[in-house]
Amino acid sequence: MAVNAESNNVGDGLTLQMVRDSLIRQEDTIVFSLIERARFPLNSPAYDPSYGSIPGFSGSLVELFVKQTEAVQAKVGRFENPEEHPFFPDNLPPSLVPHYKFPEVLNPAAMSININKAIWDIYFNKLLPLFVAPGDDGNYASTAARDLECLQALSRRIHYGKLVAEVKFRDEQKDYEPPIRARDTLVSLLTFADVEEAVKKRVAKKAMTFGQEVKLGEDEDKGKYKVDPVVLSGLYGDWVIPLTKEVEIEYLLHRLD
Ligand SMILES: C=C(O[C@@H]1C=C(C(=O)O)C=C[C@H]1O)C(=O)O
Repeated sequence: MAVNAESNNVGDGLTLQMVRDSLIRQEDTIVFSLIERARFPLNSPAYDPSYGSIPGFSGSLVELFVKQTEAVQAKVGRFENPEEHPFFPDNLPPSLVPHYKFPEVLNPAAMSININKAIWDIYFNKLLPLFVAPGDDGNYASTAARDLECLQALSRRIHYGKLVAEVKFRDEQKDYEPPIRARDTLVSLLTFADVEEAVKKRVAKKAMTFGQEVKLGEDEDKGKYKVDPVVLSGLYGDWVIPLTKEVEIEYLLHRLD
């Protein structure tokens, strides 16, 4: 079965190229969602637990938004898909809709891997200040909605490392088994420096293409982008790719359990 272009679901006959094609497609979603978030300034009250002191809830506006949205999404089955990972997995309501039998590609150990806590911390503390302007325009609800889109797109991409690792393992099982058993370093085995370079270059190009000011006539504003392409490419190189590799390593370490 092929990677489904709409849902990104994968089945048997999975190849590294298919998984990489999906990662390339997911770049579009990530770049677009970051551009959409950058329409708003930082809006720090959305992240401040003391702002508004929400009745019956101890946390920030964005935490409230994400918890409530994830609860609704859980009820309609979002997290039944092994490619989706909640940010607040505790006490999520069960799905109310019929179960769809997603292809079982991954080793069951994959179920226990969820690095969304790290993704959350890095997104709010490291990434956001890099690509949004400082300031406060009061649009906290829209800001929180954009944040969740970014977080979910990043989380899906980073946890795709499980699939990347599974295919690499199947392709080169003989090479992977000894370091897994020895709990040895796997990072050099699964790193493809040329692919990483291509990813970073393509992300910069997408940031230029999707983030350009589109104007009619003479006054085209060449070289002005909604989000700095260098920043987006750096964000991939410094965070998205290393976190994907972290998921790959975590998955492989449990692959023979
Ligand atoms: C995802 C892969 O594994 C590693 C991580 C990459 C990434 O996150 O883009 C790219 C190349 C590899 O070093 C891959 O090989 O495609």
